[in-house]
Amino acid sequence: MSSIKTDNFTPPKKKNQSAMGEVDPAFIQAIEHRPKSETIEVEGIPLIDLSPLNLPEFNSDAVSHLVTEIGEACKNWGFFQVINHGVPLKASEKIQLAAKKFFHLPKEEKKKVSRDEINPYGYYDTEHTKNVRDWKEVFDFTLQNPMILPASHDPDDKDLRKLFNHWPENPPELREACEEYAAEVKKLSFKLLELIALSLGLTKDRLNDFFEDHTSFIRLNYYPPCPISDLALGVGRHKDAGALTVLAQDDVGGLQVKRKTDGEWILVKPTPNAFIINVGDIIQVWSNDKYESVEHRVKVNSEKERFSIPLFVNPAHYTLVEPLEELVGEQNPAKYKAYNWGKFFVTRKLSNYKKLDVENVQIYHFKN
Ligand SMILES: O=C(O)CCC(=O)C(=O)O
Ligand SMILES: [Fe+2]
Repeated sequence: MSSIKTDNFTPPKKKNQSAMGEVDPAFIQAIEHRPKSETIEVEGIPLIDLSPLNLPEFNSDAVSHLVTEIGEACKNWGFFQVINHGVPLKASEKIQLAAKKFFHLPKEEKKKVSRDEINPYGYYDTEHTKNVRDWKEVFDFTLQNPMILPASHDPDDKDLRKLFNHWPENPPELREACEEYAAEVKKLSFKLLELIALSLGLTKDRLNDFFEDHTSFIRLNYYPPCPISDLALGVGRHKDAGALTVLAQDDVGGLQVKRKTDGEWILVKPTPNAFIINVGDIIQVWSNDKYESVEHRVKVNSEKERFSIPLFVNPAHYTLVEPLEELVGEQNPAKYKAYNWGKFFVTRKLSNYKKLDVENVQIYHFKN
């Protein structure tokens, strides 16, 4: 299959090919971005035990060891997994079950809660990453409901818009499962932001103010079995634009991280009940490139469906993202100009939905 070129690819016409029907050539990755059939499986991504946070008495040695581990992982990998994180297993199981029920519904039913150009929250099956369609379906919901975002990507338009979640009628338990899970995983994300702040030599609460009116959202990802799993990706290579991502994955596996030392794609082996954490572009800018946001992608499976649930932890829309003043100086001048998170986010969201008249915004556009 790997000899098929992008430009002359003819979709195979086997019956019952996939839940997505006929294979659209829009799914085909350029040769250099196709997944290899074998991926390197190493115990690479650090596994960090958060239990020192749950001790009845504060143990400063244990916590400083944890802070060092987190700092090393952010610097060397941009990714790590956490266990003993405090998110109840019940909350994770409940949302996973409800998500599965939702995605197994007929398309017409799911489309009742479709996202649109104005409100990017709800169901969606045609997201493109770098102009290639992802082999996935998603359902997005915000933690703050309503969420306040700029009304448009136009820098001169100062209007704001209130966005509400689109909850489906089916399965009826989805909303509660999502809200309960969101409350738990949010607590974990704030603990992680504090540990990351400490690891950068900042005060524990240094980042908290940015998140008072946060624009975080949770995505339910569904990757159906894929008949062209050597040609397509569940999510094409990308970096997460927000501050931090807290991801739950099932036991199928497929997430690959680009190793910083040699650029190889490394599979993040599923660890039961662990969360995968990665630094996003905003932490890269805040830390003035000390912690880099790392590229990752999702390989799909020809037989098995896969589910994952990322929480994208994002600051308030009015946040001006720039290197933190404590982390710049004469020896280490700011590598980025300030940018407005709300405008950045809205531009990205819209460009995932339709082709825009502006280039897809990236943090390197703000490099000094
Ligand atoms: O499904 C996954 O493992 C990761 C998904 C992802 O990277 C994303 O949605 O940004
Ligand atoms: Fe991602």
